[in-house]
Amino acid sequence: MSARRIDGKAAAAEVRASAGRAAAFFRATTGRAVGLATVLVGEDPASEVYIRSKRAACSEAAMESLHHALPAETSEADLLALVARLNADPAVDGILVQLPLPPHMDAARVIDAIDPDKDVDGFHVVNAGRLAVGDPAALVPCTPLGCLHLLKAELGDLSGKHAVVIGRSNIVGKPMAMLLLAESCTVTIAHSRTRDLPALAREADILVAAVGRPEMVRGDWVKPGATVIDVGINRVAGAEPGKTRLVGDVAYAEAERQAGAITPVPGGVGPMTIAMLLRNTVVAAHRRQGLAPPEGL
Ligand SMILES: NC(=O)C1=CN([C@@H]2O[C@H](COP(=O)(O)OP(=O)(O)OC[C@H]3O[C@@H](n4cnc5c(N)ncnc54)[C@H](OP(=O)(O)O)[C@@H]3O)[C@@H](O)[C@H]2O)C=CC1
Ligand SMILES: Nc1nc(=O)c2c([nH]1)NC[C@@H]1CN(c3ccc(C(=O)N[C@@H](CCC(=O)O)C(=O)O)cc3)C=[N+]21
Repeated sequence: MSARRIDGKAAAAEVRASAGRAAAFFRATTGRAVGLATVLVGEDPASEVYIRSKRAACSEAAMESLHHALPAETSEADLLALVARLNADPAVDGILVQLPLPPHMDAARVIDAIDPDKDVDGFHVVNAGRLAVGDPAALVPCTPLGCLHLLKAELGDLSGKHAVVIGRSNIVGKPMAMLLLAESCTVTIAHSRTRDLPALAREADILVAAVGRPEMVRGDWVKPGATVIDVGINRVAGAEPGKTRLVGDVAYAEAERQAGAITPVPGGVGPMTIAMLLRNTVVAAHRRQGLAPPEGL
């Protein structure tokens, strides 16, 4: 048996297109474009690649992206002052401060300075709280939101399924668990102290790996027929010297022999993250303007 390969690229293109239609509606209704402010501190090459993809997706969806590139030695006070200006700027609907920040900055303090209603990453404690209590005003972190979209497209109703989420970070594992709980899954959150993780993983109907360890999840961790979502983005040495390649947290070739469906890396969760950023930005724009986000967005 070989698993169905879940095409995150194709699903992301659909989400981007519907966000683009909603952005066009927004412009026609309000006379201004949806605006996303991106902030990058320093010159991390991976971060530059991500920011470039996010901005390209914005312009494809006819949204305005306003980029702020700050030198690595920028003080936290200067970054907080920029965030305050963006909070106050009516042309800015969404604010994304690319992580990681340089070590002399406190990421939590910076994120919590962002207006929660412009926090399109969904990282602010207010949005984490809204998600936890089921408040529809929550802006939900893009990566777990993208995973949920893929799961619903694949499985339909998720209620009663046992979901095992490996990883408990505030940006992926925890919000993923909250979303699955809200869909009435029975959720188990695993982490570095979990005992006998392979046996636990084998209990999962839905297995989400968000660990950051290349190919940690082996084929025999996967229950036959399970749906596997691989969030991991790990750059490892490639076959040729000096070349690198991208692998997930799941050993794909092994796992696809067991799974019912599985996301690849690249081409799985990554593209969905960017698509959901556009969706969150359009939703934030509509809410700030007192408009209902369009049906089916
Ligand atoms: N596709 C996308 O768009 C995105 C992908 N990512 C990728 O997802 C992965 C996870 O990211 P993130 O959540 O930020 O990572 P973190 O490093 O913040 O969290 C990793 C989690 O994995 C757990 N963990 C680490 N080692 C093990 C182990 N041996 N067994 C079980 N659990 C373990 C940690 O446990 P503990 O808490 O006990 O330390 C922690 O909870 C990374 O590969 C990252 O690159 C991230 C964001 C977006
Ligand atoms: N404030 C903030 N918000 C983020 O959402 C955020 C962040 N900081 N810091 C870094 C992580 C990582 N992240 C990814 C986005 C897209 C892909 C993606 O599109 N990946 C492609 C491949 C890209 C490649 O080839 O390198 C894929 O999986 O197919 C991956 C990872 C967002 N992050």
